[in-house]
Amino acid sequence: MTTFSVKTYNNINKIGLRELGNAFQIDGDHKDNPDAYIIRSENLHGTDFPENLKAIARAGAGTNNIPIDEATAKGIVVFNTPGANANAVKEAVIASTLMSARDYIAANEWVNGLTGDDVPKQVEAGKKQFAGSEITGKNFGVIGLGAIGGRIANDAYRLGMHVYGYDPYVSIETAWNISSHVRRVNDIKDIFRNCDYITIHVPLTDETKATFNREAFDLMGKDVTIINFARGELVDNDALFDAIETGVVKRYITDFGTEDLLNQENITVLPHVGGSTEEAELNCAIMAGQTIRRFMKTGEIINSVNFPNVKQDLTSPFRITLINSNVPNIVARISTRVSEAGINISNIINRSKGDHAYTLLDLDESDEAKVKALAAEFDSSDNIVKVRIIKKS
Ligand SMILES: NC(=O)c1ccc[n+]([C@@H]2O[C@H](COP(=O)([O-])OP(=O)(O)OC[C@H]3O[C@@H](n4cnc5c(N)ncnc54)[C@H](O)[C@@H]3O)[C@@H](O)[C@H]2O)c1
Ligand SMILES: O=C(O)CC[C@@H](O)C(=O)O
Repeated sequence: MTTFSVKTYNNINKIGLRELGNAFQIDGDHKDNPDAYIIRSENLHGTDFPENLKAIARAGAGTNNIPIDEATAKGIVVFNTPGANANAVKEAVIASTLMSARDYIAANEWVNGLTGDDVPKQVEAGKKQFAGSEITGKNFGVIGLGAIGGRIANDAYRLGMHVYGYDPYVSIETAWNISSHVRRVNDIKDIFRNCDYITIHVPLTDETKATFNREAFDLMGKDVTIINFARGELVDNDALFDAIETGVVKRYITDFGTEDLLNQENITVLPHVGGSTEEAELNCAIMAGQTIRRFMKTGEIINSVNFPNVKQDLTSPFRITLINSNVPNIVARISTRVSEAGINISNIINRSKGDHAYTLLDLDESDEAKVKALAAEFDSSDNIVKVRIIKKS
């Protein structure tokens, strides 16, 4: 029994996709006009949304590859999978911190270049160039204390570092999980002024773009390591090159390569693999699959970035879901229409986020034709962007 269709992009873990269950056809006949997308880093900017598309699940955290405003205006609900790959990125950042302190990549390259019977002797003679430093006791700054940054701050403290955290928007839930030993600062400049290592874990937005700019580097001391597993555009590369030149930045480690960053002595570029572990890819696919299944089968929204969370058990024969503009009296107008259609409402929930709102309208009505007629009326109404009928299974 196939009821819904999903198109996937970027190798979504197949085991995770089983969460969709057998009501979903994956990449099948309807893949050019599916109900939902499950994607990773596919860039959807500049692409057209198919007519039938109702949901996009980003198997991962960052949604800057999705034109959110356009999706919202079309009533397409965009989800992500909060925290599902956070441990993978945390481990990548801890490894990067240690690699910057000890420069093992260069050390390994140097040893591999040695030849002759006296390699052990050459090693002992030349190893002093790779004497590193220890991270214990150093100042470590974390910008963005969400799923990834919060975990990193805690572990850096456990490794003996003095940890500073900056996040003016941290959620209460996340804040509860952050060690009281992490020193929260209210001004990002305190991170730039005080830290030997700075890692950033914020979404890419107009506000966060080029967080590392000339002013930021001017506040730093010497030999600072910058770690960026969030998004490339958070760093102004020209300002970074000058900061490397003047000894302010000792090393820049990033997961986001652009041509100007490649093959530079003080820069380590990785191929966007911070979240690429077996475990994280499975976690993300499972969460994305569960989210899409729930939304398509019940209309409930959990973990959306453009619509509010809305949960309500479906106990009536039919539910109509409405995506509507967030205008005054909309609930009253919806209720009036339902009563004019001679139908009783068994439950109604309406939640708004910004300019849009989402309504679950549960109907005490078993006559499908009547429900369809009501839905068609909503569909042709001003201020209603998307209408779906869900039949209780
Ligand atoms: N390299 C990878 O493979 C990889 C994997 C996962 C996530 N990421 C990137 O990392 C980002 C963070 O992921 P997450 O799972 O921690 O997300 P998250 O939503 O849990 O945390 C983001 C945190 O940033 C904070 N924040 C927002 N604006 C800020 C600002 N101006 N200054 C300081 N803090 C601010 C938020 O309050 C939140 O606590 C993602 O948006 C994504 O771009 C990359
Ligand atoms: O899906 C990926 O490959 C990377 C994911 C990462 O950038 C994220 O934002 O979660």
